Amino acid sequence: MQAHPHGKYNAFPPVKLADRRWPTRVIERAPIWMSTDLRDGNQALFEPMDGATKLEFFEMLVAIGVKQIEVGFPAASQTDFDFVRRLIDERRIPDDVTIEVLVQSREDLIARTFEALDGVPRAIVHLYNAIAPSFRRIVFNAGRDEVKALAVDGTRRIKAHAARHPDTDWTFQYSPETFSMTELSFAREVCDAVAQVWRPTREAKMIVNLPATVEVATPNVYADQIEWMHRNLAYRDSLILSVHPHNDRGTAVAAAELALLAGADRIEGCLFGNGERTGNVDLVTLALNLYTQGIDPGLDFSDIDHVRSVVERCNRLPVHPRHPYAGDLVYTAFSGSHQDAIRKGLSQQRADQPWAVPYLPIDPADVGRSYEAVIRVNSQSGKGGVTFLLERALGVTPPRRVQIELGACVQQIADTTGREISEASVRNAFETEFIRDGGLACAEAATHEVTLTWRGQAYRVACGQDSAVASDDAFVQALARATAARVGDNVESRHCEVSSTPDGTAFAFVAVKVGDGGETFGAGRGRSRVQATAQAFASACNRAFTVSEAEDALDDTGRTPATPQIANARELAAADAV
Ligand SMILES: CC(=O)SCCNC(=O)CCNC(=O)[C@H](O)C(C)(C)COP(=O)(O)OP(=O)(O)OC[C@H]1O[C@@H](n2cnc3c(N)ncnc32)[C@H](O)[C@@H]1OP(=O)(O)O
Ligand SMILES: CC(C)C(=O)C(=O)O
Ligand SMILES: [Mg+2]
Repeated sequence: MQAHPHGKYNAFPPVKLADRRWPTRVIERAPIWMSTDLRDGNQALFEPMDGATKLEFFEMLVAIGVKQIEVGFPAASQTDFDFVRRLIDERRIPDDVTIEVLVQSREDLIARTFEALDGVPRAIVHLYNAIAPSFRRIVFNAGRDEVKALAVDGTRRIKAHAARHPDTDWTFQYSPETFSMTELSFAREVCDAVAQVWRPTREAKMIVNLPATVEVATPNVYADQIEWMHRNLAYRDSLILSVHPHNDRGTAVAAAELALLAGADRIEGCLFGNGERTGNVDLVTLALNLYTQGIDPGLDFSDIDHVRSVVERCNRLPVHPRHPYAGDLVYTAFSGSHQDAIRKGLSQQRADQPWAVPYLPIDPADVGRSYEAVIRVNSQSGKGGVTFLLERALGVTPPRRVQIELGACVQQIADTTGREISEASVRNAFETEFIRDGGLACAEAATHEVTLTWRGQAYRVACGQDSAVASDDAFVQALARATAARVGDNVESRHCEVSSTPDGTAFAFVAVKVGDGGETFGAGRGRSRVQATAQAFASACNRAFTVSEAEDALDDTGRTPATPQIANARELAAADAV
């Protein structure tokens, strides 16, 4: 193996453009979008689409608002020829949509292309030929003049064919293929020569499309190339300047965005970045990037999962789970501090305020995603994420101390199982840990009185008005006094909060201090505040008793052994882990 393989490659030279203007510009409007999914995307598939699949894709593109669609290379394949005929014969092209077809500079192919387009109300005929030095040498074995002549000749032929079909509104597009690898002065020379033949006007513009057929430099270099062409092309007022970035360096989106700053009016690409090699620029990412800047992209991705499913089915290629805006996992946070921030952000977000939820550049609802998958819990998660799932499962927000304890308990389960923890598992862990049976039980709760049992022996505690919030604390203090007398130890009430869940169930959290132990929380629920509070009190006491028993049984390592409840919660979570 060569010691330094990078020595095989030459750096791409920068463009001499001292007064470049694109770096200080901002994008203010959406470009003209052209989808080449049915041509450049299709030619890059294991199995190119058949007519029915192309039609499904075409109709989806129309539905999301794409107005220019390259539907194929009709002179190259019968499938593409038939598809173009079908669109025309079955009048499937909406009035505001223009189809586009690709062709080489060869008379037989051009004639066949016009045969395919016969009767179309409007169309873009797209001529291309490679012009870069290596292609001139390797592919065409020709000099500059011959390569320019190929472009000019093809333009003349297309112009002549178009003149024979005056009922069609023709637009001509020329692509100097391999533009971004070509000397700028030669690229301009070829484009100017082509325009000189076509003679575009402000009213009937011609499209000059400048492809990064292979991405060979950083996006700023492409932007310089586009700005140079924008400032130097003849007929600029009568041209639509288009770009066609491929993604060989993984920077096609950046290249396209900088190209817009540099003067481009139009972008050609594919949905989710399908296309030759590493793909064409991804139109979905570009459009939704605009959206995050407060610019209407003019494309409708409000049901992005539907669009994705059509594209995946037609291309027979999956979209990556971390694909910007569309992947399964892109609105999902596993890690603790992200979850904490998202949970706080979602609860503070107001419908009439600008979107400002941390870690979520767009509202998932805008692309048809729900909040269900936003927070998912595994061993990287913290209390914020666990609380989010619990809030969703039970409709209550536990006190901070409970959040911390439950977070640690779930963390232990996730570490032990090594798996993702489902919402049901979080709920199980919470209920197992905080709604605790034991020596103390709430046997009955009536409006004015509850019956508790301590190791089977019943005793009664009076309570005030069932719904009086002010009485909750007093009630827990009464429970504590009566229970202290039964268990023969000091029992103090330290905290009580009662709320109700969306289905009207009362839910209580109570903290107690038993003997010399610390504060211990318990939870309870019931049809009434009294029942929920009494159960929470019993849970808190039972947990406190368990802790003091466990402390008595400290092992040699000095660690508190896992309670049976935590062990049980782990088992439940393991069985339920997804
Ligand atoms: C960057 C891009 O995506 S460009 C679009 C590429 N898309 C496709 O190629 C998909 C469809 N293409 C095809 O089906 C075929 O290539 C066809 C039907 C167009 C042509 O097929 P063939 O005649 O068998 O030629 P082949 O595919 O080998 O093409 C190479 C020939 O085309 C010539 N050629 C390449 N580009 C062009 C062009 N723009 N104009 C004229 N001739 C060209 C080459 O010089 C070569 O000529 P040679 O045989 O004299 O050396
Ligand atoms: C035909 C041209 C525009 C092309 O696909 C490319 O250069 O990548
Ligand atoms: Mg291409």
